[in-house]
Amino acid sequence: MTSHLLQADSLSKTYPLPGGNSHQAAADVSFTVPPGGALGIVGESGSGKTTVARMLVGLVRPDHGTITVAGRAREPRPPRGTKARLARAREIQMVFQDPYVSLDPRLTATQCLRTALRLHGRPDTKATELLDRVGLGPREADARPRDLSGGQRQRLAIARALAVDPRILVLDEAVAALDVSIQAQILQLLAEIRAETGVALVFVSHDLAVVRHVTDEVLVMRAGRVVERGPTARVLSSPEDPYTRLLLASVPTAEGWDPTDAARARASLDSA
Ligand SMILES: Nc1ncnc2c1ncn2[C@@H]1O[C@H](COP(=O)(O)OP(=O)(O)OP(=O)(O)O)[C@@H](O)[C@H]1O
Repeated sequence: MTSHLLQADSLSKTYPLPGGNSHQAAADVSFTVPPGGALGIVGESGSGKTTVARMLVGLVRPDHGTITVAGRAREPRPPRGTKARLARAREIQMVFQDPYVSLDPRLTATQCLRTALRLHGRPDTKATELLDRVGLGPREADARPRDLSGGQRQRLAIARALAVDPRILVLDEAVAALDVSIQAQILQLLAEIRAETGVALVFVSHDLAVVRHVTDEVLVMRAGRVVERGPTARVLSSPEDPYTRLLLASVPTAEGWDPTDAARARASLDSA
């Protein structure tokens, strides 16, 4: 018996590049998430976070490695039958940085949720409950994505993902495009949803402040590899890897920030 809900084992992905070259975006990435747990995946732009997130949901096919949900291996490709596809969708749902990617521009918020609910055989009357759950009111219920603010659109994208009643939500830079005050509201919302529904979160972000608030464990990636992992509070307060220390030093704090220092530290790490 396994106590893990999600298990990623040795995920690797190399992209072909023009001219016969290639780029290894993820190398031997392994981690586990317990039921209802929250894992952060952090690293700078290009470290491979999005590639890992996309492998989890099946948008990128790993070259090697396996993904297991509740003890069942996930096939790299979506299965053929509708029933099996829907069951797979209920394992993992993804929320993207730009909700325009996942929201149908023609549907109002209510129509969008009803469509997802019906597809998964759930009563479409749950749409109102879901809108309420993510803090959207009657005005937003009848609005289309273009008529919503960025924060409201992200709330709708979260409700759309929850309509499927997934075991795991993968959020890829889901608050990166939002103002800081709106970010805080969405992070609070996600913490509440996790506590209420027991959905597990995989939170991909370049922003250490963001993962500090919503995750229990964190994984630090650099150039496709995991360089550090552990409880979020420990990793952020006493980082062991020089790269994690650099990431933390690069974040402006209340005490101030010296860009020259941060740039120097980065240069010395890159040449190490
Ligand atoms: N389809 C692709 N073809 C070729 N190279 C790719 C492809 N997708 C990503 N890469 C490269 O793989 C590396 C990792 O990209 P990835 O998007 O996973 O990183 P990331 O940490 O999520 O960065 P960002 O936050 O900028 O998206 C980068 O160097 C990127 O240029």
